Amino acid sequence: MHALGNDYIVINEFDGEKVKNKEEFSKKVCRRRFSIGADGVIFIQKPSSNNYDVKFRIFNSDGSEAEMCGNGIRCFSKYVYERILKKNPLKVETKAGLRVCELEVEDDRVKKIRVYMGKPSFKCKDIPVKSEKEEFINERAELKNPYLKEVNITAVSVGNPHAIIFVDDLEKIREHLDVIGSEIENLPIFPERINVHFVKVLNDKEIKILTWERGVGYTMACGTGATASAVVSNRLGFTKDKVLVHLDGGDLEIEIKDDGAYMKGDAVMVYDGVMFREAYEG
Ligand SMILES: N[C@H](CCC[C@H](N)C(=O)O)C(=O)O
Repeated sequence: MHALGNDYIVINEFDGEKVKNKEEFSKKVCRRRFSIGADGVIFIQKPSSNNYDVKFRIFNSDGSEAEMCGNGIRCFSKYVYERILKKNPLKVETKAGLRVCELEVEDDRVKKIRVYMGKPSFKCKDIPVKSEKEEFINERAELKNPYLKEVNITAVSVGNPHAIIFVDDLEKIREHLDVIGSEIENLPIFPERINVHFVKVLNDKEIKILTWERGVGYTMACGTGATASAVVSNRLGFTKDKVLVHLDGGDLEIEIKDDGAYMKGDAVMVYDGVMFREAYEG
């Protein structure tokens, strides 16, 4: 499945057998050309308590497990509603806590999903960022790569960690995104690494972002990243509380309210019924 070109392999463990080594499995099946290929793997599981309807786990293509995934949870919700559990809204258990997915359904097909993305945190201890400061807002970071010597970073958590960097020219960054993104992702001040987003403010209601994801690299879209970018743009006064985020793969609507952030977008079932056994044991 994919959401704005951020593609995931979805495994139904809710009523299917469990994959034993999820880290190894994810690395193997995400490898483009050598296997099915994807930005990550999503597992649908039974929840740990009846406070939730279903449990969501997400592994990046490098095998690392993330706390949350905005594009992934839209794919997940579409799959769950159409094939497992006709519940709407869906109360989803994630490593980042409860996420609620409101589904727009037409002829029994999920078209759009509005996700409650939780309450963002700017606290260094929550993100995490190794700093004596309480928050990491517009802080200078020196870089060693030959293309970009320093950046101003604002760090925020939306369940998973994000480094937001405002620039005027995204295309200049895109030329060397692999080197620049990877260096920032792995800076020592980010003990759990970090997702990296370069943001161009278009006006007080729209931003455009270029994403380098922790554990993946360049992706065409990042739902938690779009949310994080909109939250930071709003906090710094560049945009209002409703932000249209333009990503390489398409657009996401982010709304910032007192109880937290909301993200709205679609999800697409590309191919179904592929038996993963061969890919894993092959
Ligand atoms: N790479 C992310 C997880 C996937 C997030 C992204 N695909 C989204 O749509 O939010 C991390 O390690 O935190």
